Amino acid sequence: MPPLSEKLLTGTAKAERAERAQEKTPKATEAARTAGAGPASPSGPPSPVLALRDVRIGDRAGGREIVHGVSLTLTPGSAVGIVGESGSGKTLTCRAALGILPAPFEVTGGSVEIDGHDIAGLFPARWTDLRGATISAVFQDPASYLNPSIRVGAQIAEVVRVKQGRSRRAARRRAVELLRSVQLRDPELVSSQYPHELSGGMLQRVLIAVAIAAGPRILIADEATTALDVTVQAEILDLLADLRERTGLALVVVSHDLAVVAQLCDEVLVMRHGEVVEQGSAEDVLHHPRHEYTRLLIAEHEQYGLEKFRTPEEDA
Ligand SMILES: Nc1ncnc2c1ncn2[C@@H]1O[C@H](COP(=O)(O)OP(=O)(O)OP(=O)(O)O)[C@@H](O)[C@H]1O
Repeated sequence: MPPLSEKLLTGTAKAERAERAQEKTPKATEAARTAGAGPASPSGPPSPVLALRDVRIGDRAGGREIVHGVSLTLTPGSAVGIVGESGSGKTLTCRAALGILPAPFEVTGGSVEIDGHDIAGLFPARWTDLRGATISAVFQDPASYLNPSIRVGAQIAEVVRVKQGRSRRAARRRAVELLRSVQLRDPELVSSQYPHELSGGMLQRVLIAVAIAAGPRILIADEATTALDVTVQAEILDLLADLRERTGLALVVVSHDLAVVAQLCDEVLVMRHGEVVEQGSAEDVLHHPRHEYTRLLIAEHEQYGLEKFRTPEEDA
């Protein structure tokens, strides 16, 4: 089994098994500024940590375009949601941002900029440094990213050691701190446990701990709560919102579930068949959907209580 750090970088586990528009809380803005990611000038808007400009993804083998131009800008502490049905191109878009598109896919147009650097122009070593320290991800099915025969704490410590060059002892201590920061109740105990001893929600917290180990400024959560039951899903979404507020972490939240995206995000992109059919502030998309497909998504959710994410005065 490849080590956890490698699996997270390449996203192989998945392959193996197949805030309001730009308005951040003062706390998040402060955290982002402290992290050196504040506004370019006192009066100007914050510089983006991630910018996708008309990103197109093609299948080299089949000679066809799969993703037909995605643009989004993520500033520190902001959250963008990508919603759409299975196969609409959400994951490929995220993988393009992470620089881990699997063959035969490749970026055929547009650009991905991280911290102002076009990643296409980066040498692999520089890109490896940037990834993890700047952008990180959590996917569905956390158990598949962990080695079942190694204690959780040791696996996190290994990532910390590799990514941050800490001693074994310091890395173990850091692993427990990370488990505490993702609000696991008894981090020392969890650290000494094996993956099979933990619930799905606890495992997803462990993976989030790993993803934030190197202090990234962007976290991509790709269907990170899909496999969890509704209560646990809500707890994980709260955790992501808390990390965003406390640390200025910018989020890309991918889900087929509009309610998940509505809960966390300032801006929403709706994708279908590789195309962005609607894009705007979460409020606008939820209250004034323009595309028929977005209306369908909203209608599907009415029975699941999407209303609670829409403000009553807007509905009046
Ligand atoms: N590794 C792969 N091999 C072959 N085809 C793939 C692979 N990954 C994605 N695709 C194809 O590319 C298209 C976009 O897939 P993508 O995974 O980005 O969709 P998605 O919106 O994330 O769907 P899901 O919610 O099911 O993950 C789909 O037609 C899919 O079948």
